[in-house]
Amino acid sequence: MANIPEELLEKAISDEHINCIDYNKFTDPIVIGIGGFGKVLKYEWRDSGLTVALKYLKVDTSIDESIIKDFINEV
Ligand SMILES: Nc1ncnc2c1ncn2[C@@H]1O[C@H](COP(=O)(O)OP(=O)(O)OP(=O)(O)O)[C@@H](O)[C@H]1O
Repeated sequence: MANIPEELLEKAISDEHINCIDYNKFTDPIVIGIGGFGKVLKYEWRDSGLTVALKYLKVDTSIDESIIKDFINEV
């Protein structure tokens, strides 16, 4: 069966709408908020010297396709 959420995210990455960065580049997580899609954490981005906010999107096969599209549009 097709995994629509995964396909939508992979297409956004291959279209270069979303930048894909290895998760292990981010260290020292601290929860800073909760948004419409889930938790938001502050991280240190190793090698870049930047402090960033990462938004989590809980993806499973039951998630509504429109939620994935909204998330992709927001980022
Ligand atoms: N770049 C950021 N720097 C600091 N805090 C942030 C940042 N982004 C989000 N937050 C924190 O995380 C919370 C949730 O952020 P988020 O943007 O996900 O939520 P929202 O705009 O309220 O809802 P939605 O996800 O529906 O757009 C914010 O209220 C804020 O406290």
